[in-house]
Amino acid sequence: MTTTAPIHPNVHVGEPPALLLDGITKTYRSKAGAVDALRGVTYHFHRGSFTAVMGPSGSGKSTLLQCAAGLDKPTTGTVLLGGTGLHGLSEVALTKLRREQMGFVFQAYNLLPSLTVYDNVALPLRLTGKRPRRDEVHQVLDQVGLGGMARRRPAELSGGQQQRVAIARALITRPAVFFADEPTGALDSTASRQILSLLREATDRAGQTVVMVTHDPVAAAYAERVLFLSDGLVAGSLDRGTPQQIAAAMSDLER
Ligand SMILES: Nc1ncnc2c1ncn2[C@@H]1O[C@H](COP(=O)(O)OP(=O)(O)OP(=O)(O)O)[C@@H](O)[C@H]1O
Repeated sequence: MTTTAPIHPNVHVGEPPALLLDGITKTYRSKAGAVDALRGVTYHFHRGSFTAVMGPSGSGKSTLLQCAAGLDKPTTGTVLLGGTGLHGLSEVALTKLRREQMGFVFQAYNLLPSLTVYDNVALPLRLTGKRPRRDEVHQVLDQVGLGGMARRRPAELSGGQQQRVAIARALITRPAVFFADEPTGALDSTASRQILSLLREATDRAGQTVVMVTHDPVAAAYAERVLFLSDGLVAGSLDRGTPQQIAAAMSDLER
């Protein structure tokens, strides 16, 4: 595999990372035994970066995302979001941090079916106790190309449009970090391109940080760096790879 300059740890002097994973391990224990899903991952995600996380099935990608987003607790190690350690936070403080600083875009769009598009997008602000301004909600809907659809319900939209609502909902709080898990997994190539371009814009225009798990080399090529996981460890990275180069690196890993 083509790897870039040292990635352990990829420290940029003078600029604190948006998200720092320090020595993360995760062991799942069940009656069937213990599974070491992450075996010591240290990585800095810089502000304004777009990183794709790839690796064979079972290599720990979703576990990494869940731990980084505070949706699951690592067994050992530390996650810092903008300098705040997630481990020391109460559930209430963690929920607040998640609502204010993180955006989530998953394969299942997780929209509320009974709410209109407008109300789905406004919801995160309401949950943080803010009263959403109409122009603010319409501005993010315009940004994702859904200006005319505010009054529809999710079931009246295509899959790609629903995912754009999910992105608008994640954009409205202007989160520091977006976590995306297979955000284009259920979409055709045109809809996928729109979603990936929106994530790309979030980093390029607003300096937001995107961490995206994907199996798709074409999707991964929208990121400036692909981080490869193998068997719970960082196996390497590839900067500004083409889909072909990324696919070749994946095949090397799967050998
Ligand atoms: N809740 C759980 N309990 C037990 N084992 C788990 C649990 N969740 C994940 N695992 C195991 O941890 C390992 C990593 O899983 P994870 O879902 O993070 O991998 P992944 O790289 O995202 O896989 P995929 O590409 O197939 O989605 C796998 O061996 C998986 O079986």
